[in-house]
This record gives sequence, C-alpha cells and structure tokens, in this order.
Amino acid sequence: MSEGRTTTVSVIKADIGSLAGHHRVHPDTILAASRVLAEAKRKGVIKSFYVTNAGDDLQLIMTHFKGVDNPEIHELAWTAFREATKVAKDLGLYAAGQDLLSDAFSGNIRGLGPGVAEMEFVERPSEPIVVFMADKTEPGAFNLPLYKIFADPFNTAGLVIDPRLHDGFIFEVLDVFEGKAVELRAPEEIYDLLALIGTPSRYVVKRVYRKSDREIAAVVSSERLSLIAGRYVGKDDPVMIVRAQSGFPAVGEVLEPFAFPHLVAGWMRGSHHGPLMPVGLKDSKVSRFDGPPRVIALGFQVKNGELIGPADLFDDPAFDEARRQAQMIADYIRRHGPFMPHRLGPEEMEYTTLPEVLKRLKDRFKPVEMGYKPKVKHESGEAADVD
Ligand SMILES: O=C(COP(=O)(O)O)[C@@H](O)[C@H](O)[C@H](O)COP(=O)(O)O
Ligand SMILES: [Mg+2]
Ligand SMILES: [Mg+2]
Ligand SMILES: [Mg+2]
Repeated sequence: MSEGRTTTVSVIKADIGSLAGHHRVHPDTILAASRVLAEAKRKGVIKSFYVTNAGDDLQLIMTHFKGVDNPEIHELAWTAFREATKVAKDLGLYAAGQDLLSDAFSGNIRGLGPGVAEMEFVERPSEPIVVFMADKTEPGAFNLPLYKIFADPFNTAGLVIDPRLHDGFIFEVLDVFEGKAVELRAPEEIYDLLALIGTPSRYVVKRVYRKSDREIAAVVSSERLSLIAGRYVGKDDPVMIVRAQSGFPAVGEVLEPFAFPHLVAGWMRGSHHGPLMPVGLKDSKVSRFDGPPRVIALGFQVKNGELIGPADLFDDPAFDEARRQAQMIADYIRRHGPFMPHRLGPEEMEYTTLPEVLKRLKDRFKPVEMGYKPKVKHESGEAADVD
C-alpha cells in the first residue's frame, strides 16, 4: 500500500425480498436503504453512496475513510438492510429478509448472510473503478473473467504492451469449503492457478494484487450462503470491484471477458448451469427460468472519497451479440431439462433441496447381482466395500 490517506470502497449486498418472486428489487426498498445511507452521509460516517439492484439483490455501494471490515460501516449496511426488509414485509414482497440469516448484528456483517467486497487504496489522481453485480449465480462466476482480465494477454493487451502491467498479478484464491487461501502468481503459475479456479464452486478468486507493488486491483464477495446457513437459501449473487486504467487493465479490458457469456452455476433454484448475460441497469431483473443469470457493470470515478457516476457500462450495443449468444445458449441448454450438465452435479446439488427428495427413495433400492463388488463413497470421499 502506498503512503497517504486511504479511501475505502465497500460494496455490500443482500436479497431482502423482491417483487414478483425473485425477479427484481422493489423501488421502495431502494428508497428505504437510501434514507439510512443519506443520514449516515450527513453525519459523516460515509463520504458518498449509490444504491441500486442486481435482479432481486439490493446493492449498497459506499465510500468512506474507515478501512475494510469496519464495524460502523458493516452495522450501517445491516441497518439499511433491516429497514428495507421492514418495507419488504409491509409490501408483502417475496422472501422478505431472505439473506439476513441472523437476528442480531455482532460487529461484522460477514457470516450473517450479506455479500461483501471492500477495497482500500490511496487514490490516484484519477481513480476509475468498475463495480460488477450478478444475480442467480455464485462468487466463482467471476473466476473466468478475472483470469482473462489479469492473466490472459489475448484479453488484456496491456499485459504485453504496458510496462506497468507487464510483471503480472497475484491471485488470492480461497477454498470456500476448507476456509483456506493460497496466493498464486501470474504469469509464472497460471497452470496451478487454473488447476484450482477451474472448480469455481470450491475455489474462488478473492483478491487480485498488482505484482510490482502489491496494489489491490480487484476484490470479490466470496460468501457462500449455503455454507453459512447449512441449507439452500437462494444463490450468493456475488459482487466484484475492479480498479482500471493507468497501471491497471483499461476499462475496455476489464469488460472484454463478458463479451463471452460463459456458463455459470445458479439460475433456477440455484441448481442449473446457464450463460452469464451482461445487461444494462434497465434489464437488471430475471425472468426466463428465473434467469438467465445476469451481471451489470457500473463505472465510477472516485475523487477525494466521492463516487462520481455511475456509467452503465453494459448498456451498449457492443454487448448485444453477447446477449444474443446468451439467449442461444439458454435455449440450447434448457432443452436438457432436468439432466446434467444443465442441472448441476451431485456434489453441488447437496446444497439444494434435492437430497430431501432422494431421501424418500433410499429405502426402495434393493441389492442386485452386479458381477463385481460395488463400492460406495463415504462422506470422507474414500471408496469402501459394500457390506
Ligand atoms: O434461485 C432462485 C432465487 O435465488 P436468489 O433469491 O436470487 O438468490 C430462484 O430460482 C428460486 O430458487 C426459485 O424461484 C424457487 O423459489 P422458492 O419458491 O423456493 O422461494
Ligand atoms: Mg431472491
Ligand atoms: Mg438474487
Ligand atoms: Mg441470492
């Protein structure tokens, strides 16, 4: 981190209830959260804010000078979500308070349900950032775009051309099941990096740093709701902040991976693979089969702690073709109905409501002569003989 006063950008999000099922946030809940943040701004707790929605997820984008993981900021977000939930309940919105998994705030909002992405930096003379917000998918959905942005010269010309990017980047990868993290360096360790992040349900890129000076370049909300709650509670619907330009990838390089609507896990009942469709704010809502999974990208300048903007970056004909491809992929994969690989594999389905259904069939299975000694998989993953 360079010397000087730091600015913190905190993006904290939660599904506190929505209109027409899990379709989109109601404007009155945006208003309720905005009132709480406006009061906090007036009192000088935060410097500026922008409240919006990604589908049915309420998004609080805030700037302040208190650093990451600050209890006052987290409590502020918690209060905003609680106030918005009250409105959601009054309006009878669907799944009011869905992501607030606890009744009480205890100093840090992480682990209580909402998703959190925060970064702290000394502002450059001009500080462009892009805030990505997705609905009906999981944090690992950003693995592929992050790899392309910070490690793939076919995406990011600056990795080759710009001496400030040429050393590469460090990826902090989180194992969300074990609660462990590892740092891998690009380009020298990209095969190891890909060996992990190609399993996005387990290994999530949490942060990216510029290698030459360890400046923070990107951060992702890595909360997995099912792991926190121990049951299915919708999808995580992650957010990500990326710094751009002047020693970081250009805004156009940051957006470029989303021209390919890659397959992500989520969509209907958090149980299906589908294409991630980049959309402008006006299309930040889900419909077909509760999807397809969508992502919005808002560009801001951060100046003296103030958010200037946003620019609605996917609201552009340049992404029409990606949207069209996403529709084609959606048509194709939907025709698989309840079959894999449209439906997620058994490991990921463990965190949905499917096991309850399978449990009912368990006692109806009778042994048959297979001509070989069958093996079962224990929870440990070890194969063992059937008795
Ligand atoms: O994934 C979904 C919701 O996720 P989200 O709230 O966006 O995290 C939806 O597809 C729901 O799972 C689906 O609409 C069924 O919802 P319920 O009837 O079980 O609430
Ligand atoms: Mg919802
Ligand atoms: Mg959602
Ligand atoms: Mg969700």
